[in-house]
Amino acid sequence: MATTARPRRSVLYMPGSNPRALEKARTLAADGLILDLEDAVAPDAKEEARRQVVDAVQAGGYGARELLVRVNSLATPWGQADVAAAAACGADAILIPKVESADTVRQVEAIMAANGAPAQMAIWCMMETPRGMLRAEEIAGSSPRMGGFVMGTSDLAKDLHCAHTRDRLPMITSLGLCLLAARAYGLAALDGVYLDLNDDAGFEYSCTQGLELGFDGKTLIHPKTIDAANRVFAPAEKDIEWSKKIIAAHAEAAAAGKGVVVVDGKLIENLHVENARRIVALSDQIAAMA
Ligand SMILES: CC(C)(COP(=O)(O)OP(=O)(O)OC[C@H]1O[C@@H](n2cnc3c(N)ncnc32)[C@H](O)[C@@H]1OP(=O)(O)O)[C@@H](O)C(=O)NCCC(=O)NCCSC(=O)C[C@H](O)C(=O)O
Ligand SMILES: [Mg+2]
Repeated sequence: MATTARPRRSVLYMPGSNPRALEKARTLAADGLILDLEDAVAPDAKEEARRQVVDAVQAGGYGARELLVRVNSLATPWGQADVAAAAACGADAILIPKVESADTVRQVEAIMAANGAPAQMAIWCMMETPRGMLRAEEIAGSSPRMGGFVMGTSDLAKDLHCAHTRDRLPMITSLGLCLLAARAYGLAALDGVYLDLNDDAGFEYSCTQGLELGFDGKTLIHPKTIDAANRVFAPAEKDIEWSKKIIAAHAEAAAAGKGVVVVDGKLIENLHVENARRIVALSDQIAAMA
C-alpha cells in the first residue's frame, strides 16, 4: 500500500477503556489517534475497551483525524478477537504491537481479510523489540497493506537495557534502522512517546530531533503536547516560501531546456524540487485540515 501523504505531526494515544478520552479526541487538534487496546488497558478491561473502541469509531465524529486501533498481540487471549473486531469498524489502520517478523503481519492480514477489512485499511507495526529492529526491512515489505511504523521507545529501552537520554544515542541505531526500512518501502514513520509530561523543553527538543532524523511526526500521550508537535513537524514558513521559489525557478529553467538552475547562489536540481513539492503539499494538507 503506497502510504497516503497526509499530515501525521501529532498522533495521540488513548486507552480504549477511557470513554472520556475517546470523546474528547473528537475535538483535539491531533492529526491522528491511536485507540489503544494493548498496554494502556488492564486485562480485566480488555473486552469492554474493544467494544468501546469499535462503537466510538462507528459513531464517527473524528473528522480528518487518522484512526489507528492498536490491538493486543496475537499471542495474547485478546489479539485474534481485537483484529476481527477492528477489521470492519471503519478505522484507517490496525496497529500491531511488538512486531518481530513478516509472519505476524501476514497472520493479521489473513484475519482482517476473513473479517471484511476494506482494501484501503492499512496495517501499521509497533517497532519496539531488538528482534523487530533486526528485521525492520522484512517487516516493512511484508504486506501490500503495510502503511507505517510507530517507534515503541519505552519497550525498546527496556529490552535494550539502555537509558532514556536527551540525545537518545543509546537507541539511535534502532531509530535509524526503522527509518531506513520505512523509507525504502514508502511507509510513514512516527517517533516514540516522551514520557515526562512536566518537561516541555525536553519534549520540544525530542520533537525537533525526531524531525531532523526524518520522522513524519511524534506519538503523544497527553493532549497538552499536541500544539508543540504540530508546530515542530509542520514545514516552516521560510521553507514553504523557498520551496515555492525553487519550484518556479526550476520550471522556468526546464521550459528553457535546462536541467539545473541557480537560485540565490544555490544549485537547484530535480531532487531539490521533489523535496520542495513534498513540503508544499504537506503545508497545503495541513491548511486543509484546519
Ligand atoms: C497520562 C494520563 C493517564 C493522564 O490522564 P489525566 O490525569 O486524565 O490527565 P489530565 O487530567 O491532565 O487530562 C486533561 C484532559 O485531557 C483528557 N485526556 C488526557 N489524556 C488524554 C488522552 N491521551 N487522549 C484524550 N484525552 C485525554 C482528560 O480526559 C481531560 O479531559 P477533560 O475531562 O475535558 O478535562 C492520560 O493522559 C493517558 O491515559 N494517556 C495515554 C496513555 C497511553 O495511552 N499509554 C499507552 C501508550 S504509550 C505506549 O504504549 C508506548 C509504546 O508502546 C512504547 O513501548 O514506547
Ligand atoms: Mg510498547
